[in-house]
Amino acid sequence: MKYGGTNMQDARAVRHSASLAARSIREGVKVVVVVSAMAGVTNQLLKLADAAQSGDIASANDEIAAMRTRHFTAAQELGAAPDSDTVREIREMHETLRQAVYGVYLLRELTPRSRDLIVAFGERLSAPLMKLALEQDGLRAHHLSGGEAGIVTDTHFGNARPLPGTYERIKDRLSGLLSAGVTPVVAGFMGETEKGAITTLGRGGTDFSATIIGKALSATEVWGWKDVDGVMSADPRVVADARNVDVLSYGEVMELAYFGAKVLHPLAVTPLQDSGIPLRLKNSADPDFAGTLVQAEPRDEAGHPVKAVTAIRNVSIINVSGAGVLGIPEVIASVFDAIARENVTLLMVSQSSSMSNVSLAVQTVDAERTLNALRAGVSLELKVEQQDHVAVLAIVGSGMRGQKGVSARLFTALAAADVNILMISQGSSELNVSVAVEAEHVDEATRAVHAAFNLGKSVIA
Ligand SMILES: Nc1ncnc2c1ncn2[C@@H]1O[C@H](COP(=O)(O)OP(=O)(O)O)[C@@H](O)[C@H]1O
Ligand SMILES: N[C@@H](CC(=O)OP(=O)(O)O)C(=O)O
Repeated sequence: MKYGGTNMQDARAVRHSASLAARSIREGVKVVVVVSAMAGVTNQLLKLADAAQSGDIASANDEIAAMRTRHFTAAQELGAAPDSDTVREIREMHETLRQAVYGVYLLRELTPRSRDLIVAFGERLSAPLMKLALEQDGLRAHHLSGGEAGIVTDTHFGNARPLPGTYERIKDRLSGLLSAGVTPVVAGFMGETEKGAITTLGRGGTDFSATIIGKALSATEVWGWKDVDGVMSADPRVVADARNVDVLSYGEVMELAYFGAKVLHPLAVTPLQDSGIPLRLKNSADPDFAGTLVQAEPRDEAGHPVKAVTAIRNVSIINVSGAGVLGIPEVIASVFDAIARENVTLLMVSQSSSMSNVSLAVQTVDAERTLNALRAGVSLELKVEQQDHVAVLAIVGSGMRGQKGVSARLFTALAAADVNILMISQGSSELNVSVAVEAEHVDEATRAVHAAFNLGKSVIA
C-alpha cells in the first residue's frame, strides 16, 4: 500500500492512512506500507538546497526549522513522548539534513548526488510517523529507508532505475518481517546505489517504489491510496465533471502518466507487467469505492474509444529546418544522437514529408540543453529555433485502435473551441493521439475534448 503526500500531510492524515492499512492487516492480509514525504516537503527540500547553493543559508535554515516543527508536531499529535525513539530519530535526521545543507552552502555546489541525499529526507522523515501510527493502532511495525528495504539502483541520480538484483534483495529484507507479523514501512521515492549512495526515482517515485516492492514479493495486488477516485477521465482540477475510469491496462495508464496525468509515476506499472500483478488506485476518503483497477488487459466500452484526456504544460517546440539538408538520413541520426546524449525526453516528434523539417516537443526545462546539443552536435547548417509556452494534450484509450474518426472528432472539437494545433502525433500502437497547442488554451482545449468524447459524469455514469 502506497500513501502519497496528501495522505501523509499531517497527524490526522497519517492516522487515517494507518487505519486503512490496519483494516486489511486485521483481515489477515500481509501489507507493506510505502510512504511519500508530507505534502509540499519535497518541493521545500529542493528549494532550500538551491538556496544553500546560492549562498542563502539563512533561508535554507528557516525552511529546515519550519519543516522540523511540522515533523515534531505530527509526532507529538500521534502520541510520541519527547524521549521516544520516534522523536529521537526525527531529531537525528533533521540534524544530518542540516549538516548536508550546510556542506552545500560551504561548497556552493549542489551535485545531483547531494540533491538526492537532501531530497530523500522527506520520505525518510515520514516513515517513523507511519510506524508510530500503526503501533498506536495496535500493530507491530518497523520502518526502513529505500536502501534498507533492498531497493538498489543505478547511479542515475534524480531519475534512478532499479537494478535486477533489487528484487531478490527486497524479498530477503522484507519476508522475515512479514512472516514475523511485523508491518514494514518503507520510505518511498528513494533507493541506494551498490556503493550505498542515496538515489531518487524521479518525481512521484513513491508509486514506483511500491510496485518494485510488489513485484519482489509477488504481491496479490498493489494499492495506491490517492486523494481522488483513482484515475479520472481528466485532471479533476481542470474538468469539473471528470469521472473515475474503472479499468485501464498497464499500457493505457503509462500513456496517461507520460502525458501528464499526475496521478501515477510514468514507470510505476513497469515492474508489474511481466507478472500481471494488478494495481488499484483508491480514494483514501472513500475506501469502499473500487477506484481504478490497472491490469494487463484493457476493457473497452463500445462507443467510447477514448478513456481519458490529459495534458503536459511547460512544453517547448524545437524546430530543426534547412531545405534539402534533412533529406540525408545521417543528419536525422545526428539530431537524435545529440538528444540521446543529453538524455532528454522527447514528448512528440514530427517530420515533414519533404524531410526539410523536424519538430521536437520537449519540456521547457530541457529546451536549452536540447538546443545547445543540437547546435553542437549537428554539423550541417541547420536552423534551430525554439517556441515556448506550448502544451501537449493527449487522448488515450485502447478502444481507438482500428476505429475511424477519432482524430477527426478531436480536431473538430479543438477547432470549435478556436484552438490552433501546432503539432500532431499518433503512434502506430493507436493507444493515443497527441497534439501540441498554445499553453494558454490548454484548459479550454481539455474541457472541449472531454465533452466531445462524452467522458463526463453526466453522460456516462
Ligand atoms: N487523470 C487524472 N486522474 C486523477 N488525478 C489526476 C489526473 N490528472 C491529474 N490528477 C491530479 O493528480 C493528483 C494526485 O497526484 P499526486 O498528488 O501526485 O498523488 P499522491 O496522492 O500519490 O501524492 C490528484 O489530486 C489530481 O488533482
Ligand atoms: N515526494 C516525492 C515522491 C512522491 O511520490 O510523492 P507523491 O506520492 O506525494 O506524489 C515527490 O514529491 O515527487
